[in-house]
Amino acid sequence: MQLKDFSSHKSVAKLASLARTPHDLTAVDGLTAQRIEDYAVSFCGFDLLYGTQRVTPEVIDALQQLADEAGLIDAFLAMKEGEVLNRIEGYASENRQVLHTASRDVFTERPREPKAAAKAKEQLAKLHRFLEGVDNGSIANAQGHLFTTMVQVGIGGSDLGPRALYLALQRYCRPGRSARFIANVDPDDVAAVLRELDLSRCLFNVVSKSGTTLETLTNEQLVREALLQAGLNPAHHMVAVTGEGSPMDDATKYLASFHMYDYIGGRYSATSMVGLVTLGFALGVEAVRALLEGAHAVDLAAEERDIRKNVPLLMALLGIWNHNFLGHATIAILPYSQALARFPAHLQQCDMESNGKSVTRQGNPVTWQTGPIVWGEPGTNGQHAFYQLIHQGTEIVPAEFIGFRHNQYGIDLEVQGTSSQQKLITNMLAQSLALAMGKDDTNPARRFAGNRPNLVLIADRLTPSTMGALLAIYEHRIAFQGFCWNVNSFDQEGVQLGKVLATRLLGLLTDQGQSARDDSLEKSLLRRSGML
Ligand SMILES: O=P(O)(O)OC[C@H]1O[C@H](O)[C@H](O)[C@@H](O)[C@@H]1O
Repeated sequence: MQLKDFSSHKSVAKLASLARTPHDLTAVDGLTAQRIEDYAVSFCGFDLLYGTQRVTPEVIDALQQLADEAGLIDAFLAMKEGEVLNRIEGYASENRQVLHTASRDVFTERPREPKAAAKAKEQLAKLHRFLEGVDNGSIANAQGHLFTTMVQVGIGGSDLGPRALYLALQRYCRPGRSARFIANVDPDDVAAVLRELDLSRCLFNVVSKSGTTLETLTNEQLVREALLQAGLNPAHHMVAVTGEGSPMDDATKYLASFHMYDYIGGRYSATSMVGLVTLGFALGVEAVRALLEGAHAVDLAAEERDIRKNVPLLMALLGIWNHNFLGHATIAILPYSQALARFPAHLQQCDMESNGKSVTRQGNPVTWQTGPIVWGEPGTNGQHAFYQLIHQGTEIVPAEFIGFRHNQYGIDLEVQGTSSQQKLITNMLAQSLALAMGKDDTNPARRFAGNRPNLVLIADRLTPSTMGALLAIYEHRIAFQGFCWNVNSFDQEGVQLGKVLATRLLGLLTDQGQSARDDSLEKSLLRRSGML
């Protein structure tokens, strides 16, 4: 699979010329009822409304041409079939397949990559056996009491996705079950979580793909120590998820060990054992199955070549239109669902670690913009915080609204004639319109320029299967953009340098600075910070 430079596609010149006069959403008839109908698509339980983007049929056609010229669907198919796409040609790189989709390709007789799908099934079967034991009490604490809480210890991809999914689906927890998360090497993160728990009823799930992450290994020791101090045997309270053959892959230290594989990137690992062990414990195996089914349905539907019918592909190209052609540097993910509170944080890693790159797959410097800055918080809270800048600031922030027609708990009340859910979703739709249309006013401080591109993704209810679909929509949006920019979206070299320097500084603390000259940069910094 040879991907070409973004700037080499004919459609790029066409789009650049179209971008000189983008659709004016503030004009008379700039945003009409017909436009809402015309720019809408239903996909795997979601409706995408994108009439509030600055596009015309001509722009969409040119974006389609870009998708075709850049071979985005072929690259996606090659990814799912196991081509080694995590590489930089001619340079040392991870040289791995990219097969997070195999972790949910477990429902058909003919998976796209049979070996990886078979391993996924093997791990799922192991998880089912383990959870059966936890349910029937054959796996219990020393007193024979059932476990009630699973604490996931991990960071980055071993925390953000699983935590976001757990919070999204907490409403479906099995009675008497819950999960907690410890990520930061800040000792207060561990202390604050542990002080709330009855350790004798807890299982600790230590998750690290590499098995070498400083934060996670340190926190594992803190947890072991806490268990010992409580008179408990760590080996009876700890499970592990790690890469096959990693330094953590030692079954004797854990009650159970699960594997993930080098072809699943940390930030794409939520539907592997990295996410499923804790989710399975808290929500049960049926919910896990529904989550995987939701994601798998999107994996299949995202093979569609027509961008008007393929939501992740369309979102990828609308993002490219806003970022590369209209020049908007960031995007805001704004879920109108409190359960999705940590979903923007997960997407932040998924997107920024994937597409925050400056060299092509051939190792050449890029001459076009790559990944945008991604951020966001749930609405309506955000409306009372940072929306001022989104409406009237000098930085235009394309917004992505995510909402659900029904709430999760079924508890709601009509106040002043409308339910809270109605208030929530009408606020979301109103924001979408306000950003697009703006408002003129004789008072300049009360003028809204409008033309702030945004889209709305709406589904019936946030369930395990909807969550799986939403996760996969974003994962593929990110991968399609990476293919289009011709970057390797699956490595993360950019996080190494800081780790190396931290190790050097820690070395100076342990030897009291003996290994460095007194006037060394590192020693001065430590001294001036009061650490040495
Ligand atoms: O799962 P682990 O190997 O412990 O890695 C945890 C995280 O650490 C790294 O710094 C990477 O940037 C992330 O992509 C990864 O998810």
